[in-house]
Amino acid sequence: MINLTDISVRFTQKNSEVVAVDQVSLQVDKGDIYGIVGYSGAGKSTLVRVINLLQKPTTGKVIVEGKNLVDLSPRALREERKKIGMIFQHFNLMTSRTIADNVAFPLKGSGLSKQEIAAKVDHLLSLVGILDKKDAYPNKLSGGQKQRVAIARALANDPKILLCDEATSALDPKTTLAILELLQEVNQKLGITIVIITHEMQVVKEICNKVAVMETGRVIEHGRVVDIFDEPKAPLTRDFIRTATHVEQAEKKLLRYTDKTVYELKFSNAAEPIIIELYKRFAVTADILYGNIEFLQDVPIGTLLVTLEDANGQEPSLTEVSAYLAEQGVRISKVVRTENKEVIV
Ligand SMILES: Nc1ncnc2c1ncn2[C@@H]1O[C@H](COP(=O)(O)OP(=O)(O)OP(=O)(O)O)[C@@H](O)[C@H]1O
Repeated sequence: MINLTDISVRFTQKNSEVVAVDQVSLQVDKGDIYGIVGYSGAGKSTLVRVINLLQKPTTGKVIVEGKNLVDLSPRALREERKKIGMIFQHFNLMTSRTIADNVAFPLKGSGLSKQEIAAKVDHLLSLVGILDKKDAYPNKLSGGQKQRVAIARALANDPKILLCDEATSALDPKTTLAILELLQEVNQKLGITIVIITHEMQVVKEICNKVAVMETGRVIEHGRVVDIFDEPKAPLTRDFIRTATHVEQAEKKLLRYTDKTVYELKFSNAAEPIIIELYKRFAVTADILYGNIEFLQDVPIGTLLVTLEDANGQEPSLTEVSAYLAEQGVRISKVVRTENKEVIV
């Protein structure tokens, strides 16, 4: 559906050049909710703006539904852009117009009659759950309500793709969840493909099925959210995930309260009751200090923080234990008293 190939965006300033996006290739399939996550300055906004050519890439192809947008005439590009809606962090509503007029705005010149436009606006406002505010002005609305209006406006031209540029960053956690739920509904009920850029892995965890992690203009890791959460490869991805799953805070606190070695066990769909098996097979007792299970697209991804003891109350030898755990699809790593973790092989 969206194929970005070798996209680079360079900004030339007086004496320097900024490479905002550096040779990124990305494929978004129809029906995806694709998250692009990265810290500030990673190049996310620039990349997402390339998808509708708000930002022209310095090099690379932007293929949307088979057409390379870079090659289109301005008129043809205008037509293609109608298939791509966009919402922003600060909503970008017109303050001097009512909610209904904001949503009707993209329908100007659509060929629809006044009555048809009014009916469509009502339908869209009811879809996003805010029809009762149609005659209000934006300054009377909360952040969440404004984002609902922005979503209705972005859907006015019946787009096939919705781009979300930090759409929940200005909202509190509860409102964020409500807006993410609405986006999921838009994806499922209307079949709209969604690309979300965010600096919060929490957002990705809630609704995305795929994710790309960006750092200094590059995509350093991408794939299915379940796979990336289960086995992140890049240190930055691990950082993002540990923050999103609260494991990091738990580790920091636990290490203050125990002198023993703390191990992290990570698993998805572990088949056997591993704690009991560790005892039965190796006489190793696992004391569970913390446990967490996340459901990602209905797949459970679990993390346990444990201390381990052998029959003599000593640190057990881990050779056989880790081999057995690996057979069960459980990865064990030692939580060391630095920022990083040491992986036991
Ligand atoms: N129009 C521009 N001119 C010059 N440099 C730019 C321009 N737009 C972005 N940049 C630079 O490109 C880099 C990537 O910026 P971008 O806004 O895409 O990152 P981001 O990941 O979206 O971060 P944020 O969430 O803070 O917006 C930054 O170093 C930024 O300063």
